[in-house]
Amino acid sequence: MISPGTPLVLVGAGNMGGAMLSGWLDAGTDPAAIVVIDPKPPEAMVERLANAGVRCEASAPQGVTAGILMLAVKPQIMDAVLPGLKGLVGPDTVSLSVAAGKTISYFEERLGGAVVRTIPNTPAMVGRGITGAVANAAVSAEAKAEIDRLLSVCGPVEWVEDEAMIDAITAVSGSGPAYVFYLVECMAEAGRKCGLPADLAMRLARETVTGAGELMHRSPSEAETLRQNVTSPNGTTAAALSVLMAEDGIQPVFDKALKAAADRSRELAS
Ligand SMILES: NC(=O)C1=CN([C@@H]2O[C@H](COP(=O)(O)OP(=O)(O)OC[C@H]3O[C@@H](n4cnc5c(N)ncnc54)[C@H](OP(=O)(O)O)[C@@H]3O)[C@@H](O)[C@H]2O)C=CC1
Ligand SMILES: O=C(O)[C@@H]1CCC=N1
Repeated sequence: MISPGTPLVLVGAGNMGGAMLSGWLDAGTDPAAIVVIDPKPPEAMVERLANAGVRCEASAPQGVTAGILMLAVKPQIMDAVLPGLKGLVGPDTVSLSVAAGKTISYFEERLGGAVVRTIPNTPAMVGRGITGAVANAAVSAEAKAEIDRLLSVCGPVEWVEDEAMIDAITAVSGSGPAYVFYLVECMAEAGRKCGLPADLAMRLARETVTGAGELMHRSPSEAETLRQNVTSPNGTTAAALSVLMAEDGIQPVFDKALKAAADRSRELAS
């Protein structure tokens, strides 16, 4: 489905599109089967594309029919960008959106045909992302399998039948890395308030979160068991968790935060 004749055309090589593109190039995807459209990609991406020999254009080139047309610009500019891309769409093109909020019917109306709506996350850049995905009926089994292979380079893919779930998936895993990075910031700041130098507190917080993540990645145990393994009866962890797991602890904050993200995803639809 993607080849130098019918390339994967990536529209928007910023944080998310660039992360996935890096994952694909690292995994050995043929650079001749990729075309990037971005009027001003980030500097590091310009260098990456040049080194890999990937064609990069400021706007849609003439005479190219995309095998996959990947839409990775901000949802707020999608209305302005899509009309300029119609020339890239042929009868077998699959539109592959990573944009928060924008629905399958939105793309069907503007580009027609086969549409896959996804929500990836930035750890895709190191092959450790996770993507939620839903396809419309016009996507053939063969095209879906090829897109699954492509997305899987960046980490596991969770296909859903119910498009409405994508808003909640956005709230959990699409935005989720930001919550984890913020957790590191909060732990470092709390460590500083306990008397540590700021740089040492940050190193401790950062290594703790990445180490705990790696342990969870490699271990078959549930998160709950891994948590219990740290928690000695009447010890220091129990003291901290009595605050974090209290009725007014972290759970109600997460309930509220993720609802705000899912609501915002629904708002971005229009
Ligand atoms: N960041 C994330 O963690 C995630 C993002 N997403 C989705 O990915 C999409 C992109 O987000 P993100 O990567 O964060 O945003 P970025 O702003 O980092 O990337 C978008 C890129 O598109 C470029 N661009 C602007 N106008 C055009 C145009 N007309 N044609 C082609 N490219 C253009 C931007 O350039 P310039 O900067 O000059 O405007 C930028 O390089 C969004 O729809 C978002 O909802 C989904 C999941 C996770
Ligand atoms: O913040 C956003 O809207 C995008 C979608 C998920 C992560 N970043």
